[in-house]
Amino acid sequence: MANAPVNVTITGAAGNIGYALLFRIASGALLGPDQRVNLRLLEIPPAVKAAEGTAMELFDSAFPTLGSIDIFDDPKKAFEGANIAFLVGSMPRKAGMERADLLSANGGIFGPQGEALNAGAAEDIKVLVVGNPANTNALIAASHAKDIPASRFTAMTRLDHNRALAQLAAKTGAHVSELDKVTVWGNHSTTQYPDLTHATVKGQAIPEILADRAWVEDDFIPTVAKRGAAIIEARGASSAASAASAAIDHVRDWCLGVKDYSWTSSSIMSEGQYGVPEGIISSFPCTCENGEWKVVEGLEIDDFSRARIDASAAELLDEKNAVASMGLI
Ligand SMILES: NC(=O)C1=CN([C@@H]2O[C@H](COP(=O)(O)OP(=O)(O)OC[C@H]3O[C@@H](n4cnc5c(N)ncnc54)[C@H](O)[C@@H]3O)[C@@H](O)[C@H]2O)C=CC1
Ligand SMILES: O=C([O-])CC(=O)C(=O)O
Repeated sequence: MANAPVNVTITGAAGNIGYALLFRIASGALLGPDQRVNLRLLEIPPAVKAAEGTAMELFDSAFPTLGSIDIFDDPKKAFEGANIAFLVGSMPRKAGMERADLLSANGGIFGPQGEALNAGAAEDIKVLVVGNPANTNALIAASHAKDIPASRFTAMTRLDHNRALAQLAAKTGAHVSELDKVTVWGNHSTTQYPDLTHATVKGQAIPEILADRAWVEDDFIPTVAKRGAAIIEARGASSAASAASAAIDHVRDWCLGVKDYSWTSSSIMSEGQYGVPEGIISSFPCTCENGEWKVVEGLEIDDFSRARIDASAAELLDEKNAVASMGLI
């Protein structure tokens, strides 16, 4: 293999998403069959033993694309030399937990991880935050990494994007590969706005589907936005394999470029595009070239979309103000 190995750090490596994610990264699904990866697993001390078990299985898989596997309980060491970081480990909301408690617990995780990235990551570091509340956790991490451009901190709305594609495919009978120009705007939460306004099926616009407002507003949008809860209800555990798959899609497009579709959805630092306030990490329609996300410009935003985009941006601003008032950013 001609290229130097790429160092990939995964936090929460012993968790459910970690278990699905690590094997796909190691097998070449992230960067292709000609790129070796070194895995750097970060866990909290009580979960290090479980991470060691996963590492034994990775070792036993004898992947041609896997270089080394190292396990850490110290973020400073785990992020040393990292080219790519998947921040999966977090404190998800538990029954009875107030939002302020959730944000504060995650501030204690993502602030120090941002500092550790700042201290030791490679110059080309790319960070994807998966752990919820993903957008605001990404904002916290970015604000603690003053020397890393904010554009290197992203949050995952690719699972929402994929869920939207799957719903549209089911509705139209087309294959997901025949769909294009679907967007998820806003927060990875129930305020997200999966937007079909510009969508195409086999290259054609879908006016008859958009005219079916009952389906779009009462079926499609809530089904996509509440899919996480539906999976938890059905499985008794949150989406793990689909989340891992979406994380691979996000970072692969970031590293190798958006190629097979016009755009995808990625949560990136807003610079005020489409009236989304600057300084929040919000989902946009994005292309990616040479390792830089770029918001697709010039899309028409109708009144319905405007209201939905504004509502999700308002929620992100509320979250930002909450963590700012706690001194977390
Ligand atoms: N953005 C998205 O689309 C999605 C996000 N999620 C979120 O991803 C997160 C992880 O989900 P699962 O893997 O199912 O959870 P999990 O509970 O199975 O695993 C989380 C792991 O993170 C570890 N961890 C906790 N604090 C840590 C820290 N400070 N440093 C390193 N590791 C730490 C835990 O020990 C545990 O092994 C959750 O917050 C979940 O809500 C899940 C699905 C989709
Ligand atoms: O809802 C959850 O807790 C997990 C999640 O983020 C998703 O599946 O979208």
